[in-house]
Amino acid sequence: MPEICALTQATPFSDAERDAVYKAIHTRRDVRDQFLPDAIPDEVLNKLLNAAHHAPSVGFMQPWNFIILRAQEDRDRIWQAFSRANEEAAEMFSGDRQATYRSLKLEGIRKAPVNICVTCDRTRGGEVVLGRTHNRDMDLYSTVCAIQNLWLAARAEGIGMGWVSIFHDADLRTLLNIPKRIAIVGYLCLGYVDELYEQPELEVKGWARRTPLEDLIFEGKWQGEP
Ligand SMILES: Cc1cc2c(cc1C)N(C[C@H](O)[C@H](O)[C@H](O)COP(=O)(O)O)c1[nH]c(=O)[nH]c(=O)c1N2
Repeated sequence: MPEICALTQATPFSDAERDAVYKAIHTRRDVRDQFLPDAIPDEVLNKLLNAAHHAPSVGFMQPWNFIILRAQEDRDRIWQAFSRANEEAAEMFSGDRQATYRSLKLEGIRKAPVNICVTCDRTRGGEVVLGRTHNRDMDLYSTVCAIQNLWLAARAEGIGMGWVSIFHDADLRTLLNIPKRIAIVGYLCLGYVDELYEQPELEVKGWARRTPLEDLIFEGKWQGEP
């Protein structure tokens, strides 16, 4: 095997670089409605996909694919599938909660000029993948890491992203011709934005609140509800 490795200095980031990383993390938002119609240039989209492709993955499996949808009619068809599922979801809440749910905009499928379906090939790398032998879902978690990379890189480029999961899996599978061995992990809407909520929109609209971090940290063992 050729020797390609050389360790490099793990110098801490400069203050400005470090601030930029935390800025991306803390100002990233799930975007549903603020998309501008401007096209995302191919080289920028490629940078985002390359950021996703540099995510960690179990056994370096790189199980992801990215299905890009740009045509309005394709996105319209996906929106129909969302709309059916969203109506079912609304029915699962009652009273005021249902009214609030119905008032929320939960996708930007038609407004965002680019949609990306991120999939995970559960057979990539063969039967035995390092690190996945006892935990079969590690390939899915790896794909989620890729999505988060994409989300943060998008923020840095001034591109908003929204994750839409209100679908029947079978509907997306049929519309996008996705075979059974491929898992659908995320359906993403992307487009330039010039405004973002300062806090999660679901918090601003009274649906949910951020849990205090200290309530989520345990020392040494599980200390929550048994
Ligand atoms: C796996 C997954 C799936 C979804 C989401 C996120 C994730 C991680 N989110 C976005 C979610 O509501 C949002 O991240 C939280 O409300 C926190 O807000 P910010 O992302 O910080 O803006 C989301 N939002 C939405 O409007 N419709 C959706 O179907 C989904 N689905």
